[in-house]
Amino acid sequence: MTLKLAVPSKGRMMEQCAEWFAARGVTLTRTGAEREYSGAVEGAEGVDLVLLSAGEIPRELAAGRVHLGVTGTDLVRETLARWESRVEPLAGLGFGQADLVIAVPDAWVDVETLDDLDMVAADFRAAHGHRLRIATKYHRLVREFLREHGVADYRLVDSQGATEGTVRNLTAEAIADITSTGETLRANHLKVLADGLVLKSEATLYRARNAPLEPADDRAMAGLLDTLGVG
Ligand SMILES: Nc1ncnc2c1ncn2[C@@H]1O[C@H](COP(=O)(O)OP(=O)(O)OP(=O)(O)O)[C@@H](O)[C@H]1O
Ligand SMILES: O=P(O)(O)OC[C@H]1O[C@H](OP(=O)(O)OP(=O)(O)O)[C@H](O)[C@@H]1O
Repeated sequence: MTLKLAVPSKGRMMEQCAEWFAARGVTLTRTGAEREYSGAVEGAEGVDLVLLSAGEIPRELAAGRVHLGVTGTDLVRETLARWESRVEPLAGLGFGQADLVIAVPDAWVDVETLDDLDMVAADFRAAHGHRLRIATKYHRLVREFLREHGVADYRLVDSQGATEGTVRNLTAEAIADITSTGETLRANHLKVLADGLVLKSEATLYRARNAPLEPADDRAMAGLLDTLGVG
């Protein structure tokens, strides 16, 4: 199998990723029609480009179907149990920086910390007969974080997009989502808990730990990492 490099095929990460490689003398180009997800690598020998959704890259790395991949730290840690045994972070790329946070309505003036949230959650259950709902797509990370911080009386509801809208739409009481400028939270009258930072995320170049390579591809890997100045 040729050395395969996976990069995001669309969205905010795609362009910045191409710029990061270009600044190091490696050109990533989409080949074929604009909507066709195939690509080429110039400036490094023996490397195939694979264009994938940022969310799918962790799984492809873990399965050994690609050898290198660029995606967010958040997506790797959410998607892969024991991620350290499956992928190795080689370099933070300095873009795609965002914080995964727990946020509650601005109107909850007495709720500033996780302890406050825990208390409100217990009262909420007593008053409403069901658990306080936290909307998120980051189930693994949020569960782990709340367990470590002793918050137990809640239920996660799945939200794959527009998560900040779930509180206004009355499908959740709180949320856990990515924020960067904070504008989306503010626009939806939500505030981050003082100790509600779950994870700081950044676009990162990962190497698959369990993707076998022929000697020639091993050389291609060494050449590419050398050109990029990482590894
Ligand atoms: N506002 C933001 N600023 C910077 N990075 C962000 C922001 N929102 C999300 N990200 C990061 O972008 C990466 C991809 O996010 P997401 O899973 O939402 O994919 P997407 O950009 O919608 O593309 P796709 O639908 O192809 O997966 C994640 O690692 C996430 O942390
Ligand atoms: O703090 P801000 O700068 O406002 O950015 C945060 C927003 O960016 C992401 O959403 P995205 O644009 O990817 O849309 P999504 O709701 O489909 O995830 C994230 O889910 C937040 O909603």
